[in-house]
Amino acid sequence: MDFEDIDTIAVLGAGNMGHGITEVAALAGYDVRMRDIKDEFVQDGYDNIEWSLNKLAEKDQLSQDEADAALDRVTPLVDVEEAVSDVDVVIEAVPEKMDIKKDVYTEVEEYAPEDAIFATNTSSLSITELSEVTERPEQFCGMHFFNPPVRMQLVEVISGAHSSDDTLAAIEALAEDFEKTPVRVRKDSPGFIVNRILVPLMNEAAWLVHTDEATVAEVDSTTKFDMGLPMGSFELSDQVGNDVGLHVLEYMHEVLGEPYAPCPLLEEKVENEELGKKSGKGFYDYENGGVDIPTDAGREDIEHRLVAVMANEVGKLVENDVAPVGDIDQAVKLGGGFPDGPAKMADKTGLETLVDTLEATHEATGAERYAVSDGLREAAADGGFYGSDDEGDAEFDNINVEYPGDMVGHIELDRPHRMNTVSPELMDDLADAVDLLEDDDEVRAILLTGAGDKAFSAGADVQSMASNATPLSAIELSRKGQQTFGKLEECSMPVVAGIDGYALGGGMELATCADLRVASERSELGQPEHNLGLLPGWGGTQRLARIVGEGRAKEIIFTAERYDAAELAEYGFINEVVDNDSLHERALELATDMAAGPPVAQELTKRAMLAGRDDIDAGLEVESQAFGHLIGTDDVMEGINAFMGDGEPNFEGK
Ligand SMILES: C/C=C/C(=O)SCCNC(=O)CCNC(=O)[C@H](O)C(C)(C)COP(=O)(O)OP(=O)(O)OC[C@H]1O[C@@H](n2cnc3c(N)ncnc32)[C@H](O)[C@@H]1OP(=O)(O)O
Repeated sequence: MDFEDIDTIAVLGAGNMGHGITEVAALAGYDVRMRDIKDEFVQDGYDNIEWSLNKLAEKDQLSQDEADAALDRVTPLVDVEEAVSDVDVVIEAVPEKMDIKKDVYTEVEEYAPEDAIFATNTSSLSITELSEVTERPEQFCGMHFFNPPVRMQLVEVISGAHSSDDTLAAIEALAEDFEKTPVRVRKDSPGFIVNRILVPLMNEAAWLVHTDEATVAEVDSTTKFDMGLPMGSFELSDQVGNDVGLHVLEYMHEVLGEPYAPCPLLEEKVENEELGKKSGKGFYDYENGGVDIPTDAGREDIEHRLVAVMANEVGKLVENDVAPVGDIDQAVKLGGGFPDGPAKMADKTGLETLVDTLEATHEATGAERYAVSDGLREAAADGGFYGSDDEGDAEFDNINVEYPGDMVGHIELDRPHRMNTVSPELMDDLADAVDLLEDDDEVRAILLTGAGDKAFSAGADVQSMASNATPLSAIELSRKGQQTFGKLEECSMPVVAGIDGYALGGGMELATCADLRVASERSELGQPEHNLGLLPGWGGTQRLARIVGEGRAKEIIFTAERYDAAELAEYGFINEVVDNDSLHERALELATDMAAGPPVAQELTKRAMLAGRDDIDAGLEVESQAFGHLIGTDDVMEGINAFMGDGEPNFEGK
């Protein structure tokens, strides 16, 4: 079965994952048969899909007509034969029990067309073992969605021992058509990629507490506020369900051996039915205060231990050819919401430090889980999972710098999983990128956009901002933002901001420093800092008023409202509003137009306008000096000649 031939899909199971996958497939335009064993289960799943589609419509993420059409494509069924008899792909999402899944495949095999592909949504079970129940093991693979499928971008596409390349390619293409990001897991290895990193992380957190080396508060403060992960390790464990984590760990222990021995603390939690959020109590008591993580209890030794354990797993995945480093990082960023992948985090800490940490702990405890993997040792010898940094090419972790042609340097904020929020590290990258583009003679305009279609930027990363915040560090952070964004405002060439989605708080302050702003219709902008008890601290109290006037700036800041792009176009903040699909094309076109302009005149115009902000006489003086300077340049001759000859000028900046 080729991807092009896939029209109809059966999803088996209407629970959380099943109905979520059904919704995703229906939204992508497929006819979906959703099947469960009882009418009430299928009806519940169907009701949940209807609720979710209506919510998306309410939030303007699709029209009501599109929501209704997607629901119309879903057929709820109980009869297996009816569900699978003429479908192209069967995605099975029944409970995570080998026996149940095997029974389902035995039944489905009887009725499904011979060329249909079977894809199992499992987070831990062996794809190979399941595929062998069927008569089509080569047409069988894993397709692991994350919860909730509608919101989570990642799909792990897992090769069983018998999966054919064609099957894997078709399921990857299908995942892309679902507007998801597939990551190939080349081998059927317990936990695949994301759980192979997250579950040992949660286990190690438990060991740290079990052996009295740290408290829950210290571990979670380190994880959330020092490492910048979306949740503390114990918070995550409670969220996933301590029983679910333990179950995966037991399977890893059984297949992969001693290093994955579950920590007794986790076992105790499960024995006491303290399963986490779902049971009201886990490592935190959800009926009595819930998660409460101090921002300042983190410790470097805990961070080293946790990063070392994850790096060791990365080493094992690489050495066993389960996935390459880049894919591991991408999967964990998308599936776990990590700001950086585990390999990148490990490189940042330094692999030598991590190897030392593991060796010292191994020696002190004798525990197998600290034995350094060959993959980690090799990467350490190479200077990092991504090699050593000495090769000279500029590489950024939080942004992309591209050259789309015609003398435009494109900076893309690249933290789409976190709404392109601005962290101090992103600011460092941004400052370096502006310097890089300023030094490049081939670049004459900068285009600034955000990755994905949700946000240009949702502002400061509130989570990392809260970490260890003191008045002095907050002052520093504010200055850093003012100065970094100021680099764009002051840089010698025109800057165009292409805004698609949210531009809030620091995101709007960043856009304020561009020279031109073009936004898609769906964009929403605002300065919500007053809602957080803050003020716009990255230049917002000063720069916004220069563009929209003090009255409007006060309105935007004091109301803390979100404004749509058209309204801010009326305020003079947005230069042009375009339809959603044209944003990137139009923003690049504008940047390209700017890049074709006269560079010296553009630079001096920016300088004169900046100089005149506080002192009109100073501005006028810069203007007249600039005018005098320009009159003798080749570009002026070129401009005048082109005007006289009715041609287009070719400015060279001379
Ligand atoms: C000096 C500068 C100061 C500042 O800039 S202060 C910050 C100003 N910005 C804000 O206050 C915006 C806060 N965010 C929001 O209001 C909403 O979000 C949005 C309107 C942007 C989007 O809403 P929705 O579509 O319902 O998505 P979602 O579930 O709220 O967000 C998706 C994920 O993105 C994370 N996120 C969004 N904004 C921030 C942020 N500013 N800092 C850190 N994380 C953020 C969320 O938490 C969540 O994450 P998960 O999926 O893990 O739950």
